Amino acid sequence: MRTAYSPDQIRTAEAALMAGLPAGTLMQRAAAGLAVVCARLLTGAHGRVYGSRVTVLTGSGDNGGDALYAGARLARRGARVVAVLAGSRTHEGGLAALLAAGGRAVAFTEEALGLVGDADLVLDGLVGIGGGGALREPYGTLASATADTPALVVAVDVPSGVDSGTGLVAGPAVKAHVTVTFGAYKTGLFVDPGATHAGMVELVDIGLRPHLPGPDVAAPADGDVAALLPRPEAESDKYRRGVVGIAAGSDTYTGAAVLSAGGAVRAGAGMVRFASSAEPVRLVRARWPEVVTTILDTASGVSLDAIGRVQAWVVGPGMGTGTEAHAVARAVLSAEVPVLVDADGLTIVAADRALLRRAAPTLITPHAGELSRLLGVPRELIEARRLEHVRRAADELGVTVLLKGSTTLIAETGLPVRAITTGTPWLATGGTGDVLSGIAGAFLAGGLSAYDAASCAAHVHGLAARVAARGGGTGKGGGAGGGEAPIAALDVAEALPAALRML
Ligand SMILES: NC(=O)C1=CN([C@@H]2O[C@H](COP(=O)(O)OP(=O)(O)OC[C@H]3O[C@@H](n4cnc5c(N)ncnc54)[C@H](OP(=O)(O)O)[C@@H]3O)[C@@H](O)[C@H]2O)[C@@H](O)CC1
Ligand SMILES: [K+]
Repeated sequence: MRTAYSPDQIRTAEAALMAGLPAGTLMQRAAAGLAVVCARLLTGAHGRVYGSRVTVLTGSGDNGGDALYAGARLARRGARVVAVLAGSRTHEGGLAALLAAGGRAVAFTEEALGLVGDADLVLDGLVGIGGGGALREPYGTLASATADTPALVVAVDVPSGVDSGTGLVAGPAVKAHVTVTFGAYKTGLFVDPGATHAGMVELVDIGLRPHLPGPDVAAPADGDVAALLPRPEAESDKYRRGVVGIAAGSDTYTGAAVLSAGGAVRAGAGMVRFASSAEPVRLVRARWPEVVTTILDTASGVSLDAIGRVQAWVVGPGMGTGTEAHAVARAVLSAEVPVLVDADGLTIVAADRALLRRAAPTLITPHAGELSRLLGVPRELIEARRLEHVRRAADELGVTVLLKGSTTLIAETGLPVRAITTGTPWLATGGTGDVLSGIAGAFLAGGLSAYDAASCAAHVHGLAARVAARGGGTGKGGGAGGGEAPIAALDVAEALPAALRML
């Protein structure tokens, strides 16, 4: 599990580590690791470090110090290094080291701005974990210039303009190809929009690990998900593997039902029971003959008794929001098993929050718009401050929350937020959320906690989307889409077995 920490947690751990070390040791460790990564990138892009042009954007704090010392190391290997001094002051030791190594330093001017465009590599040492709020000038102008340069952009610790504690971007911000972060990942590197600005993140060990507390955010890797996933054993039968019930679809919206059922079937549910009105039932049977279906008679009140036992329920996709749908949601949420609420189910509980007050675990899977209705907060605010709002929803509603997005976040009170980064932009297409609900439902029925079921489902869903976008192969090679092509939601369900085999 990759783990990330808030700036306060990092500072506390750094203070404990520094107490036993000579002054400046950590900065030297950081700069050495940073220079190694830059040298590797320059060698990869141009065949050598010697003669390459490096521009160091230098702020007033220790972030600038790291960048200057790394610049000095590159200058000693023959790189032509120029520091643009943008802060009200400059790290003295770092500047002296750069000059002693043959590097140059210039004050910020329009002309100096040209150095961003003329470099092979730009090192962003404007602000690190000491930054706060939108970048002031001239940092903002320099950060914006990194978007237009043909150079490799390497952010030092965090991309300047990204809030290291939240991933929030409140103004201009550096868009890095690579971020080299020190001691531990920072929360803002895992959460969008910060995660997107960070590019590839490389961690340099400076000895912080023994001093770190429990993480703020965690990002599971394939191996973590593989270890969590329920696997059938020799004596497993369909009931022990978990029966998931799905209440989805309506005569108006039938596709969501087929997609949710498909997600559950392909994610390995022991059995899928599906309950809805006649038309979705007919279509689910036609597409997934292994699903056991029940036509719900809502005229005389909804009862789930005829459906048979399930270990978890999924309720909501495509079911509408009328009185009958409300009655179905109420019946499902009164069952004493874990329930996943998605899509129309979320609209229903937003209007009747009391439905979420129950003893068994509840997992909700909103996108920003649906969470906006649940919390009464504008959608744009949720998108800008995703971490804050996913936590708030978990606390306020007392449920496990999976907030969909380019990085999906999963929150449960008292646990680190999980960040899932396996997705692809092609996943942003209609119906993929319905598939996700079925996958998570299958994992809930298989015995995972809501927190683990959500994490594993989002991870596997992202992997399956990648497999589907690459036509089932590894997708090596170029093309405008980087080897990936558009996908339909059913492709994601069909790619689940291949994705599960990759774990
Ligand atoms: N501690 C350690 O052991 C280690 C720390 N390490 C490194 O130190 C970094 C933290 O260094 P730090 O604390 O000096 O803060 P830092 O990020 O350089 O920025 C502070 C200055 O930025 C400015 N500023 C702030 N907001 C701004 C804005 N919106 N717009 C414009 N300017 C703004 C403000 O300056 P002022 O306004 O005073 O000019 C403030 O004083 C950390 O990220 C890592 O790289 C490594 O060497 C490993 C060991
Ligand atoms: K930086």
